[in-house]
Amino acid sequence: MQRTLPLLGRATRPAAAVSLTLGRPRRALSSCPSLSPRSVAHIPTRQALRCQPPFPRRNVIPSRTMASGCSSSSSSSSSRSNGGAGGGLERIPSTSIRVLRTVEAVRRWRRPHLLDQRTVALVPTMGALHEGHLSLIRAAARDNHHVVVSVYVNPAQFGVREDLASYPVTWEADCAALARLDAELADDGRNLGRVSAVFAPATDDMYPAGFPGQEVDSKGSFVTITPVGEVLEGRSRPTFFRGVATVCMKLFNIVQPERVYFGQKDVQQTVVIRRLVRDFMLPIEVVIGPTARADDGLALSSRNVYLGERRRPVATVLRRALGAAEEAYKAGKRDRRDVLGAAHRVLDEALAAQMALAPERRVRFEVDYISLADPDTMEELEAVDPARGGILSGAIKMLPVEAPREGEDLGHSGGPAVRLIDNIILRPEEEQT
Ligand SMILES: Nc1ncnc2c1ncn2[C@@H]1O[C@H](COP(=O)(O)OP(=O)(O)OP(=O)(O)O)[C@@H](O)[C@H]1O
Ligand SMILES: CC(C)(CO)[C@@H](O)C(=O)[O-]
Ligand code: BAL
Repeated sequence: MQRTLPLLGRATRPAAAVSLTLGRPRRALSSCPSLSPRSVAHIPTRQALRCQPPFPRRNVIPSRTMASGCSSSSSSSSSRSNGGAGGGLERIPSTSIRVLRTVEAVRRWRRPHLLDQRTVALVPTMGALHEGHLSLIRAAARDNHHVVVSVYVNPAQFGVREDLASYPVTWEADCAALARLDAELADDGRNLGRVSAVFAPATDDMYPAGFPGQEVDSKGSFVTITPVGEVLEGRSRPTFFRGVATVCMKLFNIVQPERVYFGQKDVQQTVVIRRLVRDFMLPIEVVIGPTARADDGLALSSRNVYLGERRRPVATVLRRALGAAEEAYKAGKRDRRDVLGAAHRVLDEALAAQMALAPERRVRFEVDYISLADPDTMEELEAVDPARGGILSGAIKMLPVEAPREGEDLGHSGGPAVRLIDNIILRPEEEQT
């Protein structure tokens, strides 16, 4: 695997704190030395990635995947005992992939690999697996003896008004996808390892003190990474990075991986995770994989299933807008106004074109932010220094369709408002040669 630094530059601001609080999370500030180049790696794109078919409604098992051999032995009541303290070993049927349900089960699985010096990689996910997740697992298998995929919809990172209740859960399809991928990995002699285990915990195990608070001032044991976790996504979703950093700290402590794999699609999350690893001295290498896209450029995302047939083609507008900003940069523009102006023009024109249509045909969206930020701090830039590069990112909210047509596919859960994110990294000049 080619290893380059996707995000260069020095951290300039105080960063992280763990807060074990009985009140608001405390923010202890610590100094912030520059990142070690060895702490981050980047996966080159290896293949064209195709869009996956939409996933079904929550907890509905598609007949296509039921037929593929994923048995219901993985339903939680029967398998908690299997993967837990005693009992037999639960596996994804027809594979050697262990299904681990408890912290204790992971610890037992992990212990011999510490002794035999086999490397373990972790790919954290919230399930509803798509080709973006699979590309991270492929990269992990290439360089590690064992790959653990975690599948856990973490309540702590959802705000109280967000979509925890409707988030797509497709366990059977996920098992089938992992089984297919594992067979593919077994046939490819270039891999060091395969998918060894899926960690699918219950919230009782992940949060022993009880269901985690979702309010900004909730009490509890949280990891906060500030100020980087407070801007952009953190501004729109004030408890999001607290939840992500907290669950990732738990997952890292449970699995004790040598390497962890995250996708560039969630670019601010990668910056937060790098800070977490650096500031808490975790002996872990963070590897970032490129964003997997559908043929029309839309970043694959589990939440795309909410879009439905009318909004899906329009959703590419964010990618096109960021692409226009990148073109402006490549054409020599450096100032924020010139670079981001190109993106705003695309968004404005696309919205105007939609608003000219009849309500039963049009799609409305709101721009949450379009950002040009420093690669290390995610703070807004007035101009890009080509020696450091920058991150173009954005978030848009696709509003529910107006005047649904008879029989129209509105998307998962009736097609609520969907927040989409995307980004493009403007790499430092030295990396482009
Ligand atoms: N298109 C993608 N390309 C590469 N990695 C991705 C892509 N989508 C998600 N990932 C990565 O997969 C990991 C798990 O992400 P997650 O399970 O939240 O999926 P998601 O598609 O990002 O879901 P959501 O729609 O909730 O944002 C994260 O590291 C994320 O960045
Ligand atoms: C990293 C993660 C699995 C933590 O829940 C989640 O934020 C995600 O899927 O990107
Ligand atoms: N992929 C990030 C998870 C989230 O948006 O909740």
